[in-house]
Amino acid sequence: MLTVKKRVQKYTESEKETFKTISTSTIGHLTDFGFLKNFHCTVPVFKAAGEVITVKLSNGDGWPLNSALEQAEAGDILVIDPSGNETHACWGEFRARKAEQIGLAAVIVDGAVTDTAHLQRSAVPVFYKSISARTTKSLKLEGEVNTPVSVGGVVFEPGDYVIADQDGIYKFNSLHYKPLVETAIQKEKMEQGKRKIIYGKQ
Ligand SMILES: O=C([O-])CC(=O)C(=O)O
Ligand SMILES: [Mg+2]
Repeated sequence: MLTVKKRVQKYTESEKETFKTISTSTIGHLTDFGFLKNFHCTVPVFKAAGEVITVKLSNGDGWPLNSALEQAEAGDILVIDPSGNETHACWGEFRARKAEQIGLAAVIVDGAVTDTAHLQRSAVPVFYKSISARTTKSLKLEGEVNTPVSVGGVVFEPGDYVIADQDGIYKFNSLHYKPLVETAIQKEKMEQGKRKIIYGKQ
């Protein structure tokens, strides 16, 4: 059975615009929570941010990804929970091409990817755990789209907001993001001033 839930809005447009400007390493000075552990990225330097859409797979079945990609919108970050499967790659060239057409901001796979030559050139950065030549098949067993998932030690719900760059991946916590975001912005302003005064740079 495939369970598909609707999108959820957790943050205002202006809050999301503010989140986008913050670096993960600024947040890393302020909290240990909300960061994903031990992910590689297909591209070396970049900055991505977006609203989360989730998908949960089982038993090497890539079928629910079709539905997740139908739900996905430009600027989203697709978070894939393959239920511990690191053997069967669920993300490769053709998934990536679809994501490029949609304009996804990034993809996070708590498992394996394949077709890495394409992924390294793709406009959509992918965070992943491992590389495998063995791929998921369209088995039509079961799956979930836009339900809570646990990926990299962090719980993701639809509507969550993620910032990602070459230093890490961070998910804002809707329970107490306001003071954290305010402090982060002040810290970045302060660092900008310091850069200018001491090093004469912007
Ligand atoms: O089909 C898959 O599971 C992954 C893949 O090879 C592709 O997206 O091209
Ligand atoms: Mg392929």
